Amino acid sequence: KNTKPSRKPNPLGPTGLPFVGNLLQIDTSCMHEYLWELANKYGLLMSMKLGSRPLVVISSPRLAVEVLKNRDLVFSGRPKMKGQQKMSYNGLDIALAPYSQEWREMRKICILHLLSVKRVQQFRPIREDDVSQMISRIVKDATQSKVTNLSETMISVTSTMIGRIAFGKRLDEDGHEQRKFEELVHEVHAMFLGFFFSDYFPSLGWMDKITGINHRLERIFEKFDSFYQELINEHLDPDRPESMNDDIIDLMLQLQKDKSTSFDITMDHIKAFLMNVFLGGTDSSGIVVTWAMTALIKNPSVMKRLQGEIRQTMGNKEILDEDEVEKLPFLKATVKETLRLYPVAPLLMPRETLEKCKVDGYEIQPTWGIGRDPEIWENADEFRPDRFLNSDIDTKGQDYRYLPFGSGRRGCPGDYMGLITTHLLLANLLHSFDWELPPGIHKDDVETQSLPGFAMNKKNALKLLAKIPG
Ligand code: HEM
Repeated sequence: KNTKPSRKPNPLGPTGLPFVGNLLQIDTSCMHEYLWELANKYGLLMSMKLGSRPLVVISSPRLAVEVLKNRDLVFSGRPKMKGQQKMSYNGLDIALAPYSQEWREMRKICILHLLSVKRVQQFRPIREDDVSQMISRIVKDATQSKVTNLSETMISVTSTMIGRIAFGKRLDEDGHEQRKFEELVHEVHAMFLGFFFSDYFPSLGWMDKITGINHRLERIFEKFDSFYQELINEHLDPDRPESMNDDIIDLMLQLQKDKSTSFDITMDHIKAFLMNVFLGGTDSSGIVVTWAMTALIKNPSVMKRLQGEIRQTMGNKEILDEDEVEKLPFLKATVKETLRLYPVAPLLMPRETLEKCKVDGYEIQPTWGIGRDPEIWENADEFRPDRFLNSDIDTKGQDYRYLPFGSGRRGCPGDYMGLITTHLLLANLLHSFDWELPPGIHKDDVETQSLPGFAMNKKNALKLLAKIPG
């Protein structure tokens, strides 16, 4: 919002063109790497302009402390983008909502009732059951010496879990629903990334009609809306068995009925929050596990050490449960190291200033650069989980060198659920199988490029051979 820094000159940044600013230069195929390269050239505080939107990118822990701790409140807004606004029912959700009393209450409900430690533990049997089914499917691949597509397996297992946790239904029963759900999530991402003139050139908003993107947005929104509505109707059906009354839709409907919040929870609030759960839940732990397996196959000695820890502690058990998994220090260090090198949301989520503020007067987003800065991390580009053993750096967002879940008022409320799911999946994959590259492929051929988007998905699917240990 602070377009006119009054005293200080703009921080350095790439020179833009009149009117469009840096918009045409930006490489959206891998935004975080692009910004990190620029930051190395222009400085850890760098300014840019996207059309009429000024933007400041920070890549240093010192400035992250300023923004996410000292001035957390001022930086608690989210920029309004057209696709995101529409899909979040004009910000009735948590992730994309503007900072407001209503957002505070929604977030409180989420932390106290929907994603609390107690609630996440209540869903534990679902996670353990789905992991066990995933292992059985990979056993089939292994016995037929068939390559396992781990990227797809992860999307499938996490969306099945989220389906059961959010709306009490196993989506994979006929494969069709599962695909429909994945397609919907994919379409929402496309809308979040889509280019709307109104986002960068408000006076040219009419162009969005001509390009057809407005129409596409409406169509996808309606598809999603009726998907949610169908699910909600099923939950309102008086003949629904009571044994099924404990998923997130049930909880939201109960809160709506109780009227214990200062505002009325509407169906739109419920639908908007479901969108956050789908996106947060399907596109997080699965991505971390895929990156962890990528890093491990490229670092066989680390994989061996981790398997050693898991197998030694767990013996011959078929499936490891969550209590057991949480006792494995090297596993946890491996997940932390994965999140350092391959953070799920390398740019966190953009923040918008709520008022003119004094931190140099700019909007700021922290970048993944912090996690790869050689001044902060020894051998920064190497995958070395050891660095997190006997270290007090945790994932809670209080150490500004390491922010995989963001920090402060808008930090991730799903961190506990995300981590517990990641640990469970990774430990079981490594406990049950030895992993090899398909014939003819060398570990250096496994690339680490990512797809464009909020979430850092691996670009090319990770395909490995699972072997049942003798
Ligand atoms: C490994 C798993 C996960 C990672 C790495 C992750 C990461 C993040 C990050 C970096 C942010 C932005 C924080 C900021 O702006 O400071 C965020 C926000 C958020 N995440 Fe997660 N997340 C994960 C899992 C989940 C899960 C499982 C859910 C829900 C089911 C979830 C729901 C949310 C929501 C609602 C927000 C927005 C918070 C707000 O704006 O107040 N996340 N997450």
